[in-house]
Amino acid sequence: MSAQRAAGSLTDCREMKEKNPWHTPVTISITVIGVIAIVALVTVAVLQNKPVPQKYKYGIVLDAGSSHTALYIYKWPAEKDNNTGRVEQEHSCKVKGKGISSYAETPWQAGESLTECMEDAVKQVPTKRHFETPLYLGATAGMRLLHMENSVASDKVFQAVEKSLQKFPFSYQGARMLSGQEEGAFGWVTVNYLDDRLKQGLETTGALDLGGASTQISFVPKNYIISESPSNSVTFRLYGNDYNLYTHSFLCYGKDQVLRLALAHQTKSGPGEIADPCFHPGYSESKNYSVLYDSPCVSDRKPQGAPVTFHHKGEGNFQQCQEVVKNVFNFTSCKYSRCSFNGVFQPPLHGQFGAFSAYYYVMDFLNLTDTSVPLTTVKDKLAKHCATPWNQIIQQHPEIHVKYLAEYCFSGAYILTLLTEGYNFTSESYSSIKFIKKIKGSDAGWTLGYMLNLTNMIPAEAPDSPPLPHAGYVSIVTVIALLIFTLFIIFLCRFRPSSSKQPQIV
Ligand SMILES: Nc1nc2c(ncn2[C@@H]2O[C@H](COP(=O)(O)OP(=O)(O)OP(=O)(O)O)[C@@H](O)[C@H]2O)c(=O)[nH]1
Ligand SMILES: [Ca+2]
Repeated sequence: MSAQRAAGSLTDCREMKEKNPWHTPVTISITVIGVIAIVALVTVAVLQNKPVPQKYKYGIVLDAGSSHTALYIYKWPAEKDNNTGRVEQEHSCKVKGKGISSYAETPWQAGESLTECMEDAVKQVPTKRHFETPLYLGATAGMRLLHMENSVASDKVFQAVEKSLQKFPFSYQGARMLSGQEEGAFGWVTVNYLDDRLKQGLETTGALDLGGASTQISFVPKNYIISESPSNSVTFRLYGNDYNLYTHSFLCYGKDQVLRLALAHQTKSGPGEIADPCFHPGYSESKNYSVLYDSPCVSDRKPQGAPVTFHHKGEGNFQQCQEVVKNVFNFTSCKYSRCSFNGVFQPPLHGQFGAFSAYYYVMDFLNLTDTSVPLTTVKDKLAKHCATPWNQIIQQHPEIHVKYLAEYCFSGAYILTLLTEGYNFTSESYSSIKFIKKIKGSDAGWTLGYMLNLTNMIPAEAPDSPPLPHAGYVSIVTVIALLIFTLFIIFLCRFRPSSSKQPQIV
């Protein structure tokens, strides 16, 4: 029935055309104008929405850590400062030498040490963006310790660093010391930003950062009020969601300072020699007492009448090493409902955790990043590593720096003790930890979160999304144009303009 009707319409159209040919001047003009209008409409729609070639903005953050300084360059599309998941690490540069706090006696060298990486940054960032690229330096536990020890010296280091950074063509935004709370909270922001958890309002991941001089733990507890210890609470409103974050930074519990604490604990038994279960059998080094105790973390523990040097000798005994490491924690006093260690409040652990910096370096070397492996197996493997003779270890890893190599047994024991005895991870919850270095190409650490915060790149409220994506917009305009075109043809067929009527022959 409908087919018959359709066939009928076609015949009508044909008949009408025969009676009233379409190629009259007026019909041709209207058709041409109609087609041009439709083509113009579609072209404008496509061109209007065509993505312009990407232009980027840049930001630079220097992480002045206790053991070394690293420079990170971030970039994001110029027209979308406010959108999440778009800022990514473009480049990084490891500053040669030690951290800036080690230049307390020669502050100008702290500034000088940054020059090479800064010159590298000048090449990495397009010249026309230099002047608008913000440049920040944040210093962490090394400078906190120096400030405690000698605030004049730490001020001088900052002045030298500032002088050096201002020589470069970027928009210098200042060099300052981060509080432990900021360091923990920005590490948490980085991890969750890179994982796209904040914008999507997903359950967040906790952050575990192990540095040389301090260590941070940050997570959103489940139904737990942090208010019993306000100094551990940080609140954020990000993309329309409220986060009540627990964070704590343990100064002196970075792995280099804990090694000092462990050695200091062992020197009590006999200041001339330390038979250390955390170092490999056959390891033997003469070390300087003044270097060991040259830190506010241990300076009050220096034994009376200690000789200039001590003999540091490895024993390679993981069980005994764990006992030594446990001694650096104080589990006795807690004035809160619950504590991690040293009387510090900690709510029950919750959710997944990302563990980065030295957590990753150490566990990656030991081949222990797979947390689905039971904790008992992890400990067995570590015990085997610790018991391996030092000369064998050196032979097996000629490419690795000897200082790092000698400390993996100790560092592994410290990491496991910190996680299980310190933070109370159990055999089950241990598997919720992921040892990570990078997320989607960007290093895990506080620097990205710090820059996002200072540049206001994470809005408190969810940004308005465009009503239609580009493709949807173009498709709709095209469909409407085709519809208009079809209606126009039907109109031409059925309702021929009167001016196109042929003159009647009488
Ligand atoms: N094995 C190994 N250790 C590393 C490497 N890079 C740094 N470390 C050590 O890992 C520890 C932590 O390093 P970072 O995370 O850079 O510490 P930091 O930022 O200098 O110190 P904080 O100011 O306490 O955060 C230090 O003891 C470093 O010496 C590496 O590539 N391999
Ligand atoms: Ca650090």
